[in-house]
Amino acid sequence: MSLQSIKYQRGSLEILDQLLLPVVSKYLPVRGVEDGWKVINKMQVRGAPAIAIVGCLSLAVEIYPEVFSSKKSLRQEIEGKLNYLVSARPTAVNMKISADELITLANELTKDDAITVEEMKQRFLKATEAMLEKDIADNRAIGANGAKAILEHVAEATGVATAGPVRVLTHCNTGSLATAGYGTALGVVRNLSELGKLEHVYCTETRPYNQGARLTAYELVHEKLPATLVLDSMVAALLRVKNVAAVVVGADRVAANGDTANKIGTYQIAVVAKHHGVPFYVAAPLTSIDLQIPSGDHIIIEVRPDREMTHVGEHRIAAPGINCWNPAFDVTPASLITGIITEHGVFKPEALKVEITKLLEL
Ligand SMILES: CSC[C@H]1O[C@H](OP(=O)(O)O)[C@H](O)[C@@H]1O
Repeated sequence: MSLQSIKYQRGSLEILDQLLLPVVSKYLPVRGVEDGWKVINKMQVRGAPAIAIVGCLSLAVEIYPEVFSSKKSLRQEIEGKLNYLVSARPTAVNMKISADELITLANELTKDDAITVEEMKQRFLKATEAMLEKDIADNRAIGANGAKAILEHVAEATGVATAGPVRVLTHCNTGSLATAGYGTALGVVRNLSELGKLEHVYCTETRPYNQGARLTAYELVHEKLPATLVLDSMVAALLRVKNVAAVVVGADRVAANGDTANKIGTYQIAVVAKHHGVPFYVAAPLTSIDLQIPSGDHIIIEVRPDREMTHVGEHRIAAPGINCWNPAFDVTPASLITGIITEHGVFKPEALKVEITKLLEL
């Protein structure tokens, strides 16, 4: 069993093929940008942060052995290949944000006459490699901030000084298999467990790719956390009878007003949580927050192949000829979100733009 979605050393990149989990644990080599685009588009690696990291590292392993005649040619290679990688999957913003940051770095280094072309390449390699450790650090901070916010919310709601162990629900996979490690929403679950405050975690199956049944359950069993798998259709019944204290999910793109695109099914969980008075949290690093778009109406929702719905592997489970609608994500309006958990703190959706802008200006 391995929970390491990405294996990297300078000149070499491998990803855990998540289409084969949980039955087979197999690493695939990613030799360059074409491989990177394919493993992201096929969802052999998935998860907003992991997509950005694998995309950028696929360029790092491609250019590592290359000798560039000029900084201009290196900059053109970086810009063209990163923008190509952004096209692999349209909804998560992380790849776009990382690409823009690295292109800005390449432009700055190109203009700096004190930097040679080889030094520019080394600086680029170091910047992509730094994404791995930063993601894990961000996730640990998200985990701590989120666990604290949930426990404080529960304590206030129940009129006690300190909340006891809680039950939480999560959707899709937001753990080590969606990131460089530890996870975002699942990082909150891990931190609650580390605090001795996790009574139980419920994870949804998350049809049709089954990130919950195949990946989140895999992580939770691997770490022996008290967990139960539920069907996507069970969430209303679960919140009615199982005393779930909070819902915490990930994000692929959070708009400036707090509207959040996340795995299909998230929106209806948020509606059900509202009905039952259960707080609904989104866990997202700053690399998933897109202040360039005002609301969720501007988020492109990826529609994936019908076969992901009609088959499980090679086995057909839907009638031949039936039409399908397979959006990979939906948008949860900010009005249904209690708080957005980031590595810098937990923000009300209505305060997000101001708070994140202040952080980015620091
Ligand atoms: C760390 S959040 C990951 C985010 O990405 C997942 O989508 P996919 O499996 O299609 O990449 C899901 O929306 C998660 O919340």
